[in-house]
Amino acid sequence: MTLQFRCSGLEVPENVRTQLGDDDVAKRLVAEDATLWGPEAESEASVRLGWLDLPATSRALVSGLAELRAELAGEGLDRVVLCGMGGSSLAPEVICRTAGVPLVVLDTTDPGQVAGAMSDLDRTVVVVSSESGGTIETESHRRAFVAAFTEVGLDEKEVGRRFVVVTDPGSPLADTAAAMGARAVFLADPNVGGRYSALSAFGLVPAALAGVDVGALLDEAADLAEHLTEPGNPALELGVALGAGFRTGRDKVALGAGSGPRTEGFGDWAEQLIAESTGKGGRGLLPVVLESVDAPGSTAPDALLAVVDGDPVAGRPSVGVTGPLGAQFLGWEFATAVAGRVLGINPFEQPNVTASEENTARILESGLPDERPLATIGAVELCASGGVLDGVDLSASDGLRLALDALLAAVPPRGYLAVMAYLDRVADARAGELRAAVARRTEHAVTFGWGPRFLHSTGQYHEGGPQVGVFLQLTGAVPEDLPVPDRPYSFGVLQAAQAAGYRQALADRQRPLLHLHLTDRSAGIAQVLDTLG
Ligand SMILES: O=P(O)(O)OC[C@H]1O[C@](O)(CO)[C@@H](O)[C@@H]1O
Repeated sequence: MTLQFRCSGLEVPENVRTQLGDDDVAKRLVAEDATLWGPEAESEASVRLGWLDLPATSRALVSGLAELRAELAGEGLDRVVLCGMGGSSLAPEVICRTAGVPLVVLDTTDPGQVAGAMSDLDRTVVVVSSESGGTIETESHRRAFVAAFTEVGLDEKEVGRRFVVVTDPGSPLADTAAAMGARAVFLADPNVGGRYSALSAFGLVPAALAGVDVGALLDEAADLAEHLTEPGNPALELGVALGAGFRTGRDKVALGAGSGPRTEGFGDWAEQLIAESTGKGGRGLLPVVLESVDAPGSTAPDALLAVVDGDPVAGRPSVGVTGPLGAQFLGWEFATAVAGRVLGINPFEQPNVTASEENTARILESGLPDERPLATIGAVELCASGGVLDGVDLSASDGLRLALDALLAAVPPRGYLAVMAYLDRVADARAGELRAAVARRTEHAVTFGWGPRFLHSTGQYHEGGPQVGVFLQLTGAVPEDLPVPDRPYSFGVLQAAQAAGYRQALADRQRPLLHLHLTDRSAGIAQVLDTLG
């Protein structure tokens, strides 16, 4: 079998097996039994289990994609930019990184990062991927690329030929694609939700156009699919382990890459799958993407360590999942659906993601809030809500350290701290070091996400999961803004409105938040890292 699962030091309570019908769940899931998650989930589950068929049904895409890639290459279009959020870009990014194939992924509203993706237009084809066809980030990217191609002298027809669209049938994006004369439109299976779409057109189209052998990926998944009804199969056992972790107080899943290494960046994909699927109704599994298997946070008492492409760590409650990427995708999807049954949630809905989106829309309508910083220290302006800085002397010479200490002190037992950086993940990449720097200072779980990308990943967990999170938000000065064509806002304003909308959503739930605005990005990041020591 292509996927291997090993477990160490984790006790599986008897009632977890009983709840899964002594493994009967595997057969029922393969048979796409929509009643597995209870009566309330049934109607949604009945239109969300198509991912189980993808290793076979997606096969029909492979030859056409190879032809399309050859056609593009014949016209000198060999640079692929993918515009898409969450499930519409995370899988292709992992697929391409694992295969060592270049793909530019645009899942941000940061003006600098968006502008950076608009280089080499003479050899660029843009894949616009959105299941709903209504995601504001993706539509803004599409508009910006239409304007950029037009500006370099392409006529309307030539501009359309630079776009490939992946969307659900009947979405507004399907209409737009037709109207703009997109070179190709792939209508995906609507019975597959975003985070389960790795092996659908959403995962395969950008990866194949960038040069990955996606047929091999489907073979790897198909090989596992044959075994999914077997008792003790690796995907089932991974689901049992995730459920057992939850039941035994390990409701954080610390994801680290083993020494395999057969996949690259898999944790970011699994993060969305686990967080958005399970974080609801006041419970959930919080994925914590680690920099390495022994990074700070890997030994947390409330975490199950999950080693991707490696063995579990002896003496620690941990699992190891090894196998090729196609099998990893299907295996983790299966496991998450199984764990959803143990948790008693509907793994196919994302009921809370709209709150901050609505706030963003309101702010775009009414204008950005006029927030005065409580203090400015070096390149960092400090704001807070949820009582974080009450009684903290920000005029002290070490005011920033005191503020960060106060935030760390606000994490409740079994809680977590989420770092959310609304910055450029290319130019401000150093901000990614903040997770480990914060995690070294606390025994609690610390996550890191780029905004607004995390809104389509851990955002659901933050809002719908247990209310034990505290939040560190970073925003940065925008030296050069970029308009969103035919919209009354720019990328910079959209990014600021998204950050403000999220602050509002957290304040509405009285969650502690420290907001650091960096007046100079690189100096500010360095200052915060220095302060954390
Ligand atoms: O593919 P779409 O509809 O643009 O959505 C992107 C992402 O946004 C969400 O719908 C909500 O965060 C995700 O589930 C999804 O992967």
